Amino acid sequence: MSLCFCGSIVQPSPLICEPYFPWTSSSYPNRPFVPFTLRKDSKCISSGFSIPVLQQGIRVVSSDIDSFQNTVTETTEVKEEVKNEVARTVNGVTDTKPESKASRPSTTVKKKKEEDESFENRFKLRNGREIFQEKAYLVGVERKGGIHDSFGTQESLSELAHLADTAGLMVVDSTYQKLTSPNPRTYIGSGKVSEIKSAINALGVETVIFDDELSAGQLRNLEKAFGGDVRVCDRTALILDIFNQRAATHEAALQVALAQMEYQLPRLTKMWTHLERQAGGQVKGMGEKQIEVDKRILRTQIGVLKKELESVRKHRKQYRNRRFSVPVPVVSLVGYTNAGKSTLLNQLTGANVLSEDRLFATLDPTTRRVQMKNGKEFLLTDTVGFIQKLPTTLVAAFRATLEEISESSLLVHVIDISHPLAEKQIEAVDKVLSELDVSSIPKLMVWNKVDKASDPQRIKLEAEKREDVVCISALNGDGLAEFCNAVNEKLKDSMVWVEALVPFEKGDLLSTIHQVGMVERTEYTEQGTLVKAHVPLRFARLLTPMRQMCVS
Ligand SMILES: Nc1nc2c(ncn2[C@@H]2O[C@H](COP(=O)(O)OP(=O)(O)OP(=O)(O)O)[C@@H](O)[C@H]2O)c(=O)[nH]1
Ligand SMILES: [Mg+2]
Repeated sequence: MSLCFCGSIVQPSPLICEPYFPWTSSSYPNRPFVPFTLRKDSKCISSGFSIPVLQQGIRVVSSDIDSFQNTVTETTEVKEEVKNEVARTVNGVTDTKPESKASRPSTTVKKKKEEDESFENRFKLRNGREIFQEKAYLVGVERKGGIHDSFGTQESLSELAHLADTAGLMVVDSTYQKLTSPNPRTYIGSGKVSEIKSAINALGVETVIFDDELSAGQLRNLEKAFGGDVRVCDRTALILDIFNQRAATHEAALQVALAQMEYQLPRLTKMWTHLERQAGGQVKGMGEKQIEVDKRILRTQIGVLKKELESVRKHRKQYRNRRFSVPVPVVSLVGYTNAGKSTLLNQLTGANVLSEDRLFATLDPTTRRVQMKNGKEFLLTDTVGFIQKLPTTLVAAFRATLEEISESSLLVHVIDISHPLAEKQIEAVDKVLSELDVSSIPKLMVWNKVDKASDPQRIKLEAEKREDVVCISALNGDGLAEFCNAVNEKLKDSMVWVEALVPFEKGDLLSTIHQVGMVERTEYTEQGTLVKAHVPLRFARLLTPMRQMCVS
C-alpha cells in the first residue's frame, strides 16, 4: 500500500504534473494506492481504483456517525456474529428460520437486486462531485497501562469514523484491541488480524483504517495478511487525503503535497524487494538500489516544494506587512475542527467561507474586517482547524498558514460546547498551540453552539462564573454583541498606554488613533492635540516622535 500511496502524492502537487515515479500501475502488479478520492480533474471520483466484486449477503450499514458509535465491537465475537448475521440478515430483518428450498431462487434474485441497489446507493455527491463510497473498517488499539491519550479508544474511533465519512468512505464496522504494546509486525495481535479478515470477507470491506500511525512494515504485513485488494491505511493518511481533497488554493495544494511526501519518505523502505524475489534472489541489492533512487527522487521533489512554499511564504509576508501598515488589530480564530470558526466569521463579516458539518472544511486562512458598533475595527482571520493526533508533518507543512496565528494581537479559541468531548478537544487545541509557540498572545475562549447544548441555561451560568469565556451561537447570532465587547476589552489588554502630542496637520493620524486604539482623553493645545490612549504596540512605535514631543 505504501508503495501505491505515491500514486497519490504526485497527484496534488501542481509541480508534479507527470508521474515521476516508476511504480505506477503498469509497472507494479497491484493497483496504485489512491487514497479514497482522487483526481480532482475527473468528474466521478472513485474511493478506490478498482471496484471489487461485491460479496454475497452484504450487511448494509448506515454511514451515519451516531449509529456508528454503537457498532464498535471489542472482542472476537465479531467474527462469529458477523458470519451469522450476514447469513441471516435480509433487508435488515433478522430471520432465524432455516430457508426452505422452494424459497431459495427468489431469495437469490432478491439478494442480487439488493446488492445492485446497495451498489448504486454508494455513488454519492460530495462538493459537487460524484464519488463512489468504499466500505471501510476501522481498527483502534487501547494501550494497557502506559501512555493514556486524553481521548478514549472508542471516542477516538468515533472521530475516525467522522473523518472517514468526510473523506467519502462508508464505515461498515469497527473493532479495537487492548494491548500492552503494539505488535512490531502487524500492530495488532495475530488473532485480531484473522478476526478482521473474516469481517472483511463477510462485509465486503475495501479499506481497513487504523487509528494510529503504522510503520511501512506494518502496513505491508497487514495488507499481505488481509489479502486480495484490501487497502490498509492509517489515521494520518486519511487526514492527508481529506486535506488533499479540500486543498483549493495553490498554497494549500503545495502544503498538502509536501506533507504527503514527508509522510511517504520513511515508508519507502523495502518496497522493491519484489524485484529480488522475481529474479529468484540472484540480483541481490536490486531492491535496495531502487529504494535509494526513489528516495532521492522524493527528496528532490520535497526540496522543490519547500522552495516554492518559501516564495509563497515571502509573498504572504509582504501582504501581511502591507496590512500592518494600516494598524488594525488582527484577531485569529483557532479551535478544533468543526467548532464553528467559519460560521462565526461569516456571521460577523458577511464572508462566504465554506462551513459544513464535516471535518477540515477550511484549509486556507481568510481575513475580513469587522466593524463594531462603537466604530472600532479589527481584522478577523479564520484558520485551519486542529484535531487530536494531528500529524506533525501536517503542522510543519502548514507553518506558513499558521504564521498568521503567531502574528495576531488576540487568539479567539472557538469551542463546540455541545460536543461531549469539548474538554478533550480544548486540551488537544492547547497542545497544538503550545507547539506553535504562541503562549504570549492573549486568548479569549468562546463557547459556541450553545443552542445545540442539552442545557443552554446551565452552560451560560457556568460561563458567567468564569473569566475569559463568552457564550455564543454563531449559527443564529446569539451573543455576538457580547463577543465583540469581549474582543474589544481583550484587545485593550494587549495594547500599550501612550500620551502623544499630534500636530494639527496630522489629522489623519488622529483619526487612526480613534479607529484602532481606545482613546481616554484628548486636549487641544497650541502645539497640537494631546491624546491619551491605549494603542496597539506596532502603532505605538509609529507615534514615538510625538510621544517624545509630549514628554518635552
Ligand atoms: N447548532 C449550531 N451549529 C453550528 C453553530 N456554529 C456552527 N455550527 C455548525 O457546525 C458545523 C461546522 O461549522 P464550521 O463553521 O464549518 O466549523 P469550522 O470550525 O470552521 O470547521 P473546520 O473548517 O473544519 O475547522 C456546520 O454545520 C455549522 O452549521 C452554532 O452556533 N450552532
Ligand atoms: Mg472552517
